[in-house]
Amino acid sequence: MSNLLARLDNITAGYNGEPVLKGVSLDIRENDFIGIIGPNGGGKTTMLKVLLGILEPFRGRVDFPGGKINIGYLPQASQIDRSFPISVKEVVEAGLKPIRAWSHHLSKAQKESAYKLLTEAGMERYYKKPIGELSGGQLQKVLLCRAIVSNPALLVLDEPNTYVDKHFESELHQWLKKLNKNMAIVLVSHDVGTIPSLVKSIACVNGTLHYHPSNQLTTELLKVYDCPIDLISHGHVPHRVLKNH
Ligand SMILES: Nc1ncnc2c1ncn2[C@@H]1O[C@H](COP(=O)(O)OP(=O)(O)OP(=O)(O)O)[C@@H](O)[C@H]1O
Repeated sequence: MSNLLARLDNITAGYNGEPVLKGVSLDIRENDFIGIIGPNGGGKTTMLKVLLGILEPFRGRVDFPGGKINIGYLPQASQIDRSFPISVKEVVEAGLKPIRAWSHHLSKAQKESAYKLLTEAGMERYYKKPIGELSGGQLQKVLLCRAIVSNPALLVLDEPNTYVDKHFESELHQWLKKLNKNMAIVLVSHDVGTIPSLVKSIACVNGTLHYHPSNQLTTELLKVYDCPIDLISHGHVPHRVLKNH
């Protein structure tokens, strides 16, 4: 079994003293590709915040058995203020700076690596543009570049498909599969239709967490895990319907 990178151990967490997650445990190993599904408000983003150290849990621990690791994070698109006066270059380079150290000086090689990555993403012509001039999908590409520019051991993605059209979606999925050769990935997605073809295992978060060590999703399985998502199959592609949505 590959090395354990991070462990959520019996986490209870929430806001203003009210728990959203109760007794959540999850192991993340090298080369894992874990899809996180679950209903709106089930606590998926809250779990990511605990993993990233942004939110202190009420109970439980986050462990990094091999020592602290570098984690790349793509936040939900709705959390991004697109009117913030910052350029594409600055966003991607921020992925190479320590947290809250905006004035940190980057080497020439680091700046070149940021530019190279933007070029690979086909975004180099926007290098000096403010992020407010990008389309939603273009911004997602730039934010993904920011998340991976430091070559993290773990990449955490919160709904990366938001604003992304079908063409870029398949490009994004190829990109993620390639990245997964070198880094573990945890991906939150509502897109139950495409998630099985992308990930290696699935966890359903709905206050508690149910881990399924395979990428196969069936309605029966979701019922067993008390995950209030119905799957409707259209040919080979299942679609999802959220209960109480
Ligand atoms: N900063 C906050 N302060 C108070 N409550 C919050 C805060 N952030 C989230 N919540 C609440 O915590 C619950 C879980 O939210 P969370 O964003 O983790 O769910 P989610 O599973 O990621 O949902 P979605 O699928 O809609 O993105 C929700 O009821 C939400 O209203």
